[in-house]
Amino acid sequence: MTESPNPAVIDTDTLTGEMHPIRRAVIALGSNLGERMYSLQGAVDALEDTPEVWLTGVSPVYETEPIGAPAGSKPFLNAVVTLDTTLSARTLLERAHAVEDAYGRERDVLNGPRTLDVDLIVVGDRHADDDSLRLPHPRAAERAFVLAPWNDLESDAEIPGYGTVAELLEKAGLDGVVRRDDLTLEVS
Ligand SMILES: Nc1ncnc2c1ncn2[C@@H]1O[C@H](COP(=O)(O)OP(=O)(O)OP(=O)(O)O)[C@@H](O)[C@H]1O
Ligand SMILES: Nc1nc2c(c(=O)[nH]1)N=C(CO)CN2
Repeated sequence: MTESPNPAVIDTDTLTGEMHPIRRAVIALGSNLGERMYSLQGAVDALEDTPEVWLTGVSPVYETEPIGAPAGSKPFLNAVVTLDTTLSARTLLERAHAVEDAYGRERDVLNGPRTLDVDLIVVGDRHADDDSLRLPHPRAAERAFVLAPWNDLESDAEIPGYGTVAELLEKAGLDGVVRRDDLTLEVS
């Protein structure tokens, strides 16, 4: 899924006349502090309201044991969103950070409890390798809390250089990851 469905497809910005390719992107959401569903739903709504972003899928919600987090951290709720966008990966990252900030995200402790985490997993076939932007997300391929919800949306999707979501999930296993069918993220 990481390639544009049709690389020739372009979107024309009618105001400026500029043309940008449409790319498919995958974003992972997480929360383990405060009203977790409120924050996840807020992120979905904010992404849906973002110009030049068109949501194509919102996964089921998973409750997951914290990985690599400080002792005593509470369980996360995690979900994945797929979208088409004409935004650049950097603009999408800025938007992700703005949405985190709007939901009170603090960044004081490494992997510390967070009201909202919005991570870019893949953006088309864009490859990036600096501290401020790494694509594909370098830890996604081993994270069941990303792979399980993504697999529900598109099991044949691929993380370039790592493998298909289904294969990677098989390797990662489902320990500590439970689907919460009583919780649903709404898309309008
Ligand atoms: N693909 C990406 N998605 C989100 N942030 C990224 C990405 N690549 C690099 N970053 C950078 O990582 C920094 C830390 O982001 P953040 O605090 O969300 O990390 P984290 O979610 O705690 O940890 P992890 O990156 O392991 O998921 C940010 O400054 C951001 O610019
Ligand atoms: N279960 C779970 N563990 C995590 C998560 C997360 O979203 N879910 N995010 C992290 C840093 O992004 C670190 N550990």
